[in-house]
Amino acid sequence: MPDPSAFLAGPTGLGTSAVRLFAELADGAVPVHCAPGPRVTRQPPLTYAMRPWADGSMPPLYCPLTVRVDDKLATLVNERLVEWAEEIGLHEGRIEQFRQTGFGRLITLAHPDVDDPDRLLLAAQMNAAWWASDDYYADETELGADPELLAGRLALAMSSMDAPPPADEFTEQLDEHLSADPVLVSLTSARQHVARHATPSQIARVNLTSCQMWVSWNAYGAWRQSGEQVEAWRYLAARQHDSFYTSMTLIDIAGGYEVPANLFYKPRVHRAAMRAGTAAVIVNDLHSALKEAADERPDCNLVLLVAEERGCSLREAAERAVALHNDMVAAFEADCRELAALPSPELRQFLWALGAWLGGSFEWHSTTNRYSTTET
Ligand SMILES: CC(C)=CCC/C(C)=C(\C)COP(=O)(O)OP(=O)(O)O
Repeated sequence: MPDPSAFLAGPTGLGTSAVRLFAELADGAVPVHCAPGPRVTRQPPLTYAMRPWADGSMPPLYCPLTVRVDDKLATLVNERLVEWAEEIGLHEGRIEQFRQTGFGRLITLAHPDVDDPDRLLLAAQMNAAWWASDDYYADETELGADPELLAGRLALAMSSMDAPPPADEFTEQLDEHLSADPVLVSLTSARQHVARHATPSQIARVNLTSCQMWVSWNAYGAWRQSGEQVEAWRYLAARQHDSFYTSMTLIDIAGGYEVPANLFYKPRVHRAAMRAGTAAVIVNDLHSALKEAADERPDCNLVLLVAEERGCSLREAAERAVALHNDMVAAFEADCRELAALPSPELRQFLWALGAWLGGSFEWHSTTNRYSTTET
């Protein structure tokens, strides 16, 4: 088959659009918008360990050690992230707090196989945009989050990720709305950056996972509104679709390679990635429990729900969450051993990077001021 990219530089005239379409549809062809960068590298094996957290008095979390702590690179990525937020008007009036949160640091810790600041930035922007939709729409009452408005806002968030086809004057109105809300602008802008480095199937994966995550947020919103007591199992089922798995869909995109869709969605691979995402988000619930309890309309949180349901102390509930986390990570580790037999260097790299993500996220949650109840 001729190299499709040879056609794409310039020919015009009859038949050109067919050639372009063919090039885009050709099986296995590298999409023209996908920046080159095969980055499947050999990585040293991860070390799993019992890691102390918080003040050290809780049972430790079983987790890979953090692979890379590079404060210089983290500061660079974080500063670029803050510049981007300022440009698009995200977090107006709270930009210093956003800088201190250090999402750029999280991403630098969580993607230790990526050195290129621009690729780290695409993940930092996408995560910061997801988090902005979480804070302003779902969680933080004082930032305007309102369960009554949540579903309508998230429907537009979907349009900012996956623009619907033009529909005359209705699209003009949609676009006006999308460009007037900094949260939606951040989603659109971050998604565009991701798209510059991703294949169509990777982009579809990011969109799909965002929507799955938002379905869970709608459930939390409905529960908040009705005031019903939610069982921990029901919350956990929703949380497993609203986990750092979403963030992990960016691993190969940022890394400059692709786990092919039929491998990414192979049930055993999917289960391993979901386990990693859930384990990481349980760590989030452990760190954020006290802060979330302080909101005038507390958000769902595994520790708080277990304590309420079982009538036990927060400490006992946290111990249950730690045990669940540790079982998940051990199961994920076993998944990785089993899946290592599949003959795909991309998959091996991805599985390694999922574990590395856990180690980086552990480090960030232990050091960011986002979950401190005294944060200003
Ligand atoms: C926002 C984002 C990166 C999505 C994936 C993980 C996720 C859903 C969260 C971390 C949001 O959960 P939560 O609202 O509990 O997060 P905070 O505790 O507010 O950071």
